[in-house]
Amino acid sequence: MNDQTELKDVFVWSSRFETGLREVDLQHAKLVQMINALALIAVEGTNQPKLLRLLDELQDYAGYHFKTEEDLMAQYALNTEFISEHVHAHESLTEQIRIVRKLAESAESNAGVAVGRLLPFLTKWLLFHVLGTDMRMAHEIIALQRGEPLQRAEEQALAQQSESLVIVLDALNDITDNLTRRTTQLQEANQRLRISEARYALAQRGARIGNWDLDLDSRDLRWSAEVDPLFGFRLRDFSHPFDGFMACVHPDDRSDFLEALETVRQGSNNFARQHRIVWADGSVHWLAMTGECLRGRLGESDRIVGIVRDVTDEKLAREQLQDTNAQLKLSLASVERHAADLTRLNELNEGLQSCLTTSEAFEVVEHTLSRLNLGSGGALAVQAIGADELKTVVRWGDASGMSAQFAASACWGMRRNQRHTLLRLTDGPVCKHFDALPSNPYLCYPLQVLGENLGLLTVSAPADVSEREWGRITHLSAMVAESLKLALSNVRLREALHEQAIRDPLTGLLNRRYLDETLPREIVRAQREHRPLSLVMLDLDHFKRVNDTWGHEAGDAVLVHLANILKQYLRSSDLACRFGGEEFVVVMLGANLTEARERIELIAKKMRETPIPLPHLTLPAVTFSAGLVQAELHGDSAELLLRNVDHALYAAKDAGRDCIHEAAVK
Ligand SMILES: Nc1nc2c(ncn2[C@@H]2O[C@H](COP(=O)(O)OP(=O)(O)OP(=O)(O)O)[C@@H](O)[C@H]2O)c(=O)[nH]1
Repeated sequence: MNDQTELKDVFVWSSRFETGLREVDLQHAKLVQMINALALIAVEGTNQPKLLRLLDELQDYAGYHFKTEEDLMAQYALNTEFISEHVHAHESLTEQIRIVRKLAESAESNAGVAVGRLLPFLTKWLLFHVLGTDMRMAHEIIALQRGEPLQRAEEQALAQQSESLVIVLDALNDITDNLTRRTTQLQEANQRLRISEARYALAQRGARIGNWDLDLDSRDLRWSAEVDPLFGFRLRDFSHPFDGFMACVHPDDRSDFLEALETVRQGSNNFARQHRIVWADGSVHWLAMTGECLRGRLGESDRIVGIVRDVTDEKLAREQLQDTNAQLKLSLASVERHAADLTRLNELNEGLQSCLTTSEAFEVVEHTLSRLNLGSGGALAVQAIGADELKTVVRWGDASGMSAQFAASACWGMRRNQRHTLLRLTDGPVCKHFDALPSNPYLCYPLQVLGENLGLLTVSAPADVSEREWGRITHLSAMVAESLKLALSNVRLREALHEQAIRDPLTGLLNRRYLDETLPREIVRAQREHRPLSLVMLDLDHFKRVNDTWGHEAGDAVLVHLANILKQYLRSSDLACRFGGEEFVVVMLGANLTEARERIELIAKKMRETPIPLPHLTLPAVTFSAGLVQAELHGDSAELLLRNVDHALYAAKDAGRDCIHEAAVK
């Protein structure tokens, strides 16, 4: 059951109120409806337009209702004194309605006073005029209608007056009961409302929330008491709350706030803004104001009704979260970069481990370091065993300033055998292995293993490199340098072992094992490329006599002497091997028999004409005999060619030595 229904029950129309004159009774019922409507306005709170409409209706009602009654009284020619009193009563109500209407329209604030004045008047009217005077009038008219004479009709009406009094008293009782019940309900409702409001206020204070209500036309701004702690002072005390509030808004946020209000004025339904306010003590706090626009009707202005909330802590927490996120992102990026660096470093290590020669290692270094994001550029220089100078063998990025060749002493790092880093060029002495004085930060890592200089790693960085990035470059360069040291010394060792395995230690020429491995491959290649390949076998003449006459060491010196002449007179593509004892085999790639003979004759001539100097004596020149074959002409396998060239050599020996004999073509 809602409040409105309860109020209608205050003045309940009863059939006992009926006079018996149908038209009059219908109009009285209408009056009860209007009194109930007035009571509703009194309880709901003053609504001036609604009240004025009701008063107009009441005025209108008085006009036609009083006319109905006065016409009836005249029609049945009732006592003139009674008619006169009745009409006077009607006039007093009409006057009362007029006065109250004037009061109600004078000011909105007077509407409540007007209702307070009219409602008791109408209640009394209902009880004493409608149920008293009108009832007597009706009884008299009905008696006249039955044909009673006027005197008798008046007496009967008066006799029934006591009955009307009972009805009035009953109605009064009903009204009192209804009002008491209604009052109790209202008190209970008020109590509940107070508790609920107290809880709401408590909840708002706890949640640091308040209400606001802004009239968009007049800028009349109202706050709930709970907003005070949010602003640091009582906003409601400002004589102009809106101006006072705007003065608290942080100067940088004011135009934004006003713009948002304007958007709502233009038609947007929702308002949501976060802005700063400055407390009286100068501290800055964040508020979130949200609201909904209530569009005014019947001349009322638009309003925003909403909630204001202190979000300073949330804002701070969010900012801290954003900071943490940003730091996390940075750390993550640095970790990812570090992981990428390690992957490349791993690639470098794996690549270097599988290199057989230094030139292969240089290729791997160039390929990997250019992708390692190691500074803006750099270079690797190596120092060959026994060499005084370093040669730059790999460059990446911007390494144009690095000298192609320089002495180890040009580098301060190599001199001290420790890393030399210059973040600022004024931090220490600048190395001299640059073609032009460097202008950017750089660092040098000497590559030294067991006291042996292998080379130098140099890395440059952009001029504006950060200390953090410089730290990363230095750290990464140290790891790269360690890898390079290990790889270079391994490759060198492997190359040395390989050399030992394929070279004759006395003469430095290739050995027979190498020839056995290489010759079949070269024969096949020569066949595929349709190029000639000649094979010469040389054997020193009467070498036993040299040994026997001057000793074994002298014999060795003769062997070295021949090897040196071979190295000197043969092309770098030719393979000179010590085949065994005092026998040598030369493979001439791309040479036919004629070319091979010419070359061997030159060597034979040189041998024939050159005595051999020893520390204490000079040996007379020694000659050799040689056999000569060409692949395909004298065989297409290494085995056959070697057999045929051996025969040719023996033929040369048989022919008297110091000569070259070609094998016969079969
Ligand atoms: N000093 C020295 N002598 C060697 C070496 N290898 C083999 N000889 C000697 O070379 C000599 C080869 O002698 P022979 O095969 O008889 O032939 P030759 O004396 O050169 O006579 P012809 O070949 O017939 O001209 C032997 O005395 C071997 O000891 C070596 O590495 N150093």
